Amino acid sequence: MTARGLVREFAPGTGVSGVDLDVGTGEIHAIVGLNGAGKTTLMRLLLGMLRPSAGIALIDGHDVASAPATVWARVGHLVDHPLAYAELTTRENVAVAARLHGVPRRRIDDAVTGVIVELGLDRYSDGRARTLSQGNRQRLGLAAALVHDPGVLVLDEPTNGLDPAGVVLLRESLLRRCADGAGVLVSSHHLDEVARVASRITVVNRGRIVGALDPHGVDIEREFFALIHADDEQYAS
Ligand SMILES: Nc1ncnc2c1ncn2[C@@H]1O[C@H](COP(=O)(O)OP(=O)(O)OP(=O)(O)O)[C@@H](O)[C@H]1O
Repeated sequence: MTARGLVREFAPGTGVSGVDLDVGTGEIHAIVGLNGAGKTTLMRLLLGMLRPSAGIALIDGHDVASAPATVWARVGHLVDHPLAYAELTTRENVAVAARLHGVPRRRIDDAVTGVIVELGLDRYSDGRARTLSQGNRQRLGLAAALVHDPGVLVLDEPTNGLDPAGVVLLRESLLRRCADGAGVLVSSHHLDEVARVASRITVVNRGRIVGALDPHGVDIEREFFALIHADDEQYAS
């Protein structure tokens, strides 16, 4: 997954203002930034949910504006609120996601069971989605994003609402999928959690990339704020 010169501004300093980014196979690339920095907008552009006013987003070398269905079948994403059919069960919701992503009919049952166990939803698999707690709804959204074993994953603040057990399950899942060759783009506000999983951490401020953090750095929070403050000062002057 690649971004070159992506621009989509809503007002000066808001949105995305010229971003180059790569997510390679087998890597977890995290983007971090303050509220309103442009992370979600960037992910929407990368997924073709939003049109750039300049630049290009590519998945497997295809412009996302015209990528064929075979490319989208390899993509899993959770951006914004997890969507679920309220009256369907957890299991039925994940099965719908599997079907929409082109999982062959004979493999759907196993794929659904696998990802439900992977995200610790087994106790809730026959309950209707509308009865799930916020955190379990998030787990369901993640299960729907993962059920087809995507080679490219885009997850916007995936730990939102998750309890510590859910955070660990997600971390293990992402690391395992990454080891199997998936490329993952993830945004987060939790610098410590990001440092545990990411191979690369990119800092975004006012819609632009302002630096990178070393996941093994000793004081990642201090480094983060140093980058943000330096950029803010430059902007003010
Ligand atoms: N559709 C829109 N219309 C106008 N402004 C928008 C729109 N979408 C995003 N913005 C603005 O663009 C900026 C970036 O928003 P975005 O949601 O990408 O930030 P974010 O980094 O994901 O923030 P958070 O951490 O709070 O989720 C914000 O100032 C936001 O208000």
